[in-house]
Amino acid sequence: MEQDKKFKAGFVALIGRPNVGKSTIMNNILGTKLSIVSPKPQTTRMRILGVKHDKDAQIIFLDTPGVQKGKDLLTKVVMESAVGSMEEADIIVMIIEADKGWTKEDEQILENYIKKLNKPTILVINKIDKMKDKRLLLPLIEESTQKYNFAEIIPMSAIKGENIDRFVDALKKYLPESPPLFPEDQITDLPLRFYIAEIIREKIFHNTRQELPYSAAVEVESIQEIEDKNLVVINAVIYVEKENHKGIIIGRKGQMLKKIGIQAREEIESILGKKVHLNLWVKVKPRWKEDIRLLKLLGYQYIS
Ligand SMILES: Nc1nc2c(ncn2[C@@H]2O[C@H](COP(=O)(O)OP(=O)(O)OP(=O)(O)O)[C@@H](O)[C@H]2O)c(=O)[nH]1
Repeated sequence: MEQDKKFKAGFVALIGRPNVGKSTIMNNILGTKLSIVSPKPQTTRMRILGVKHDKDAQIIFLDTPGVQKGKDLLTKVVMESAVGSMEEADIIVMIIEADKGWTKEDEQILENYIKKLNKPTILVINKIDKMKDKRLLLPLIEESTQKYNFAEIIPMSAIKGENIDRFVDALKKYLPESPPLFPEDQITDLPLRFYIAEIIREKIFHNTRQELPYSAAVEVESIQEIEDKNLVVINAVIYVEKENHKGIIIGRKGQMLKKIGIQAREEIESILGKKVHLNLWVKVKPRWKEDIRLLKLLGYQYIS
């Protein structure tokens, strides 16, 4: 009995193809919106750390980006951070989609990363709500047991919250015994500047869906608190690669930028609990993804 009471704490890396639901799972567990959830793939560009505090355990999530192809510097940095997260982790969680089954890319992730790491790995079969024929789930689980010696296989619907508790229990089972590693009030180690930039970037994605794929970056230049007015003034720059992208973000008579600004401001206000003035500028910076200095400024910290 004594053993059951020992506190556990450690790191968990989520890995999977883009769009399998990593952010949704993490947000569901943490109950706080930390990384971007969007219907487009590859929106989680950087490692985002979230901490789940429980009575008996502290689970620290390393939200690795989807495994992606691409030759530019940004993609390289993203991949390095994904691998870095996995090496730091005590437990690896691989996620696949129930309705798609094992894809070629999933197989590659298993072969190229998971098998090499040789750490306790939990397989999550997410989006079971999307399965038309539920009878296919058992064969899929069976197929998965043949592929690798997964510590556990957990079918899940992150969007409906199904089996999330079972998943958390499984994580606790494989975490090492350790005192808490983070103070209790800490949910993320992301600096506020970075968090605000993520909110703005999410609003850009949601509003420009078709026209603008992944070519916008946001840098928060300053956050100034005006104490006596209970106000925070934030200045941020949106970088795009092409002149016509700038036009899309600004929109007719500035309507699009206004909409993005209002949505972002409202969300930032609800997080800070203060009134916010958000000033947004759009700048064209061709090939920003290749610019090391700018990438560093934007918080991509794994650049050497
Ligand atoms: N039907 C269904 N949709 C889901 C489920 N989990 C996630 N989704 C949706 O799948 C899409 C991708 O989810 P994300 O959580 O952003 O996926 P991700 O793996 O973090 O994606 P990247 O950031 O691109 O790596 C979103 O539209 C989610 O709403 C689920 O259990 N069921």
